[in-house]
Amino acid sequence: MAHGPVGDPVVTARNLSKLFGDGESAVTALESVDAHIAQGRFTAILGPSGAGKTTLLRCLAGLETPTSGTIILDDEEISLLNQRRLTRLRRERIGLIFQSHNLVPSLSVVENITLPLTLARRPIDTARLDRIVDVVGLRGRLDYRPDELSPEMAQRVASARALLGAPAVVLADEPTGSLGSPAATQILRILRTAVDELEQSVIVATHNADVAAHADTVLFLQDGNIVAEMNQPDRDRLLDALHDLGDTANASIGVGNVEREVSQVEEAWAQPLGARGSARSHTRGNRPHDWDDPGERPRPGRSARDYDAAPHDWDDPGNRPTRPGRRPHRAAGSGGAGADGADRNDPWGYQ
Ligand SMILES: Nc1ncnc2c1ncn2[C@@H]1O[C@H](COP(=O)(O)OP(=O)(O)OP(=O)(O)O)[C@@H](O)[C@H]1O
Repeated sequence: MAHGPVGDPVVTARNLSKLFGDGESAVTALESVDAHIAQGRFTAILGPSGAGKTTLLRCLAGLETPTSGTIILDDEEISLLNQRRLTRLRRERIGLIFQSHNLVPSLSVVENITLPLTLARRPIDTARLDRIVDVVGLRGRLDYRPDELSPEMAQRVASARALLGAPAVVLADEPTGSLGSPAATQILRILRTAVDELEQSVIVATHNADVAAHADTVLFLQDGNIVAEMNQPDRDRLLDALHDLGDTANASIGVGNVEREVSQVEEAWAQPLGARGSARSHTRGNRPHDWDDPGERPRPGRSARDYDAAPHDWDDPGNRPTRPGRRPHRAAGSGGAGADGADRNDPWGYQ
């Protein structure tokens, strides 16, 4: 069975396309994407650099206007909303987590956690706040300032901030991209707990198979298409699937990400300010594969391969596997403008 509708969706995208620019220089970031995200589950969108993950999340958050297609989030068709209502939807029904924690330096931990509700003039449910503080493990640090926190602790605060308002969905763009492996695992456990114990719907966009392995469902995004789906993934099956997809689409998984800085959390709920120009070539995928159906695998029956032989630290740029025939979308660790001239430090376009 290929990727298709789910029984109780929190987000449904249909025929979603996003083109940047026009004419000769037009870039197709998303092409006729159908995405069905189940309520109360942990969904990972896994794809190489440039696959369209950030664009997809930005469209789902109403931060980017799709060129065509529809998005229904929590029973609301967001393409029909004007900017004011979109901003309200983001404040009230979407929790956002970025690669960089984007904490406001002058506010305490608890003030940062409650800031979105304060900005939205929503009451703070103290019982929920208490619960969230426990889930993220921040008790005893509520009076700290961001500069007194480790990157992991700061990302815990960012996670608590996204979870506090009990949003319909938490959208997280590479939430562990600037953390080492142990810290990344802690953040992913927090998101897992939010799903399992708070029935929170979570969507994480990542290039990293180890991150995606924490999800209930993985949607593989490649060149603006969802090309495969896997339920109850584990790392080996994911690497297997990526290997197959890499063979057919020359994808690159594991290309580095860089720290992003945004000073005011309010900006996260505002419209994107920046514009990025770029160009890339596209190799469109075939119809989606379903890795849960052995008969659907493109090349079944393969056993161990070199690629899987040694454990890799996907958070360590020096330890990323390089595989023949794979072409990185951009150089690992390249900050600032990428080869395509885009501001790669700020995929959300807030700066
Ligand atoms: N505002 C923009 N203007 C022009 N092109 C854009 C813009 N935003 C994204 N793109 C292009 O769309 C494609 C998809 O980009 P996107 O950032 O969504 O991919 P991604 O999978 O999130 O990549 P990464 O993991 O590197 O962040 C890329 O070719 C990118 O250069």
